[in-house]
Amino acid sequence: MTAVGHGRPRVAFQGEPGAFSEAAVRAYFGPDVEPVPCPTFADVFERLVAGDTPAAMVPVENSYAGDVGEVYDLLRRHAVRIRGELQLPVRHCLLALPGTRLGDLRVVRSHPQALAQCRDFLHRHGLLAEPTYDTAAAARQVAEAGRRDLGAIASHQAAVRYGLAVLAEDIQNAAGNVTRFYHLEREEPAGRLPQAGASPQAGASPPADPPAMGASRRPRDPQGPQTSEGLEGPPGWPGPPSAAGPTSVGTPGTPGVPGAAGGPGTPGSRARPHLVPAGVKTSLLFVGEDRPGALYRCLGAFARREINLTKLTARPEPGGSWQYMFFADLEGSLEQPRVQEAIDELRRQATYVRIMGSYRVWQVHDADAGH
Ligand SMILES: O=C(O)C(=O)C[C@]1(C(=O)O)C=C[C@@H](O)C=C1
Repeated sequence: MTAVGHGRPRVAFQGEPGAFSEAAVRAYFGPDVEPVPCPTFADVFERLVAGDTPAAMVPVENSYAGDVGEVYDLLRRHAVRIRGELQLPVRHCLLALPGTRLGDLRVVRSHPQALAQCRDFLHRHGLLAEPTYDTAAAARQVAEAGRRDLGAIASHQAAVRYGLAVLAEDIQNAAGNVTRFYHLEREEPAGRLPQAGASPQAGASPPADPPAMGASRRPRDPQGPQTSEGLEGPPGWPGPPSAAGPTSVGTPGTPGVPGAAGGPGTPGSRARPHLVPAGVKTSLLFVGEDRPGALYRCLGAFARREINLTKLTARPEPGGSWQYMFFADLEGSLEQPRVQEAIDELRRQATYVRIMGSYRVWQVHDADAGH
């Protein structure tokens, strides 16, 4: 594994160069990392867990289209930790071969999330949506196919990269279209982390494969408080930005470093977007008992302590049992006693609890960043 050392640290993302996920990597980590394109989310997680890349950046939720369900399923199945969150404004463009008019188009390809985010535009213009695994791949396919009836929804950067014309800009349904990305790292095996005491949580490894839901049991991975180390990323890592502002841990970054969205030296590259801190969150997943009021009692642990939940979502257990695993994000850190107490209480109510990490949240305040 090359976390930091020879060469630039590698960060896995799903998609091809020019994807929004790549823009997220560059916005968050700055220019001193190597974004590693992966065809599927499963590949991203496998590379991360295998130690092939020390970090990954994955989208989890869009403010309009909602959850990226597959990522939640992969989070639940892999021994990874959330080390940070980036909220990236996503601005979609309609791309086509130069010389094409909007009226020439019949079919538009893009990532399913992007198609969902631009649903109204597609409907208004009678365009047929065709899902592709990535926005940048859709742009590349349009360039390669040479068809005038085919368009793509992708970023401005993808248009530049593949020599396409921008027929329409900002075609997403909602003006404030933001996607949340998680910075992930591998959950280190117990022996490789600081010992319990200062950081009881650090020694606990989550099960790579959570137990089947609904069974009567206690969590297999109780975890204690997390150190501030857990909020900042590993020493020597050139990102994410520190609490002080849009700089990097270890190697202070500089606002305005070229290459935020297009890569250093590529046409259309822009200054690294300005990141502003937006608090600290803790993410966890849990399974409640299968009886009336179980979820109410689980959430009561947070309500009684005035802890704000910023996200609650459920994923079904595969197999049709209609049991659910809940993913919750809350404001605050495991270092705070009331958060600790709430989680202790949750452990008494739930049949399974896994802490995914306490981490800083960053927002991009440069409107160009996701464009
Ligand atoms: O296709 C891309 O460009 C991606 O990076 C994927 C993805 C996603 O999965 O949500 C990322 C951000 C946007 O919300 C649209 C698509």
